[in-house]
Amino acid sequence: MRIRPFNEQAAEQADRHSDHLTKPPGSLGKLERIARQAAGITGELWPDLSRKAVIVMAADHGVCEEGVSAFPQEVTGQMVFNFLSGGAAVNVLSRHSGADVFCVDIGVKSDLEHPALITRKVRYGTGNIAKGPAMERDELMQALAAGINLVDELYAQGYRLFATGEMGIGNTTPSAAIVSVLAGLAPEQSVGRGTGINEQSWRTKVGVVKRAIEVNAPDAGDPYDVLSKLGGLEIAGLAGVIIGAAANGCPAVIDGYISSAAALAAMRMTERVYPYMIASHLSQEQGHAKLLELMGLTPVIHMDMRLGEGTGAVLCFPIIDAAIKLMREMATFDGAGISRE
Ligand SMILES: O=C(O)c1ccc[n+]([C@@H]2O[C@H](COP(=O)([O-])O)[C@@H](O)[C@H]2O)c1
Ligand SMILES: Cc1cc2nc[nH]c2cc1C
Repeated sequence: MRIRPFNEQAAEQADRHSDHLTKPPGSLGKLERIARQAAGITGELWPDLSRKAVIVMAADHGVCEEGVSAFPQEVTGQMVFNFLSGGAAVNVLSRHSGADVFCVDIGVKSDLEHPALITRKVRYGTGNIAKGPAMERDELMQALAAGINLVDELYAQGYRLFATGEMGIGNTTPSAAIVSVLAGLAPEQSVGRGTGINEQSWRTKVGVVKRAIEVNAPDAGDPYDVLSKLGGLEIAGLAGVIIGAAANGCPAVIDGYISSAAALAAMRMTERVYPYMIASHLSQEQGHAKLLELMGLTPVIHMDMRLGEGTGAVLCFPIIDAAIKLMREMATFDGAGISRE
């Protein structure tokens, strides 16, 4: 899998163009930085990113038996049908943003059937990470490949902008464990309230993350070891999506905490994915701000969201469109006859 290095020349050209537009230099803030990044990723000054996809990976988590979520595990599968019938928040925001939703069963515990469901089931949920590994190494490789291959297929269909989305009751627990090991955050910092657990369950969840790390003893220097032991089939699948987007020369728009844990793992697998990532929003989940800071990413929007599904990423699509449109359509100082020193 080859990932082209970021095209610094194209990015600099975007900066120069931006400075010729009828505005004080830098006055469009993050919009200018997004346009620069899009140019460096694609090699084009105003790339056509009109075909947009959000990939929602769904999976279940054995660790749910430890009481780490506010919701029952069967909600994962039930929400899959909600995505497929267009009723979830990510569907509404995707219609708003002109994106298509692709829902993938990469490891839901029950058998799901629907003509629009993309079935890439690696196994029926992960093992309970408080007691042992989430998955086998070859299962991790299957999940990664599923993400990479799906992006390849969508790229062939014309999609050029990708968002990561996920659904998995319990998945903030493996995310916290992965973040603790790969980013070195104490579980007290990496564990949040997820779907809305109380203080007492939060303490239980911190204990579960500590036990998961002790029991599995993952090698922090080996992201494959960390992901296979601490898991999340959807987290592994999304790491694949991010690598796949980069390999196809497309931006990967990262959603919230779970997606960012996947992005961190992808970054550790291959450093070259880094410039392809756009952090969409700052999740309310505890640990997200610190994680993005450690990854050197600045979120585009702050909306106090903590839903997942790719909602924050899809909500950023119109902003990315706007950034590119400004580059393409704004008048230059010379063209408009506006004076500057
Ligand atoms: O994206 C986020 O930052 C985010 C933060 C908290 C919860 N979620 C969603 O809520 C579910 C996980 O929460 P939990 O409490 O079951 O671990 C999962 O389906 C995620 O999509 C997502
Ligand atoms: C209803 C519901 C929808 C979700 N979407 C993402 N995570 C979710 C968790 C719940 C509980």
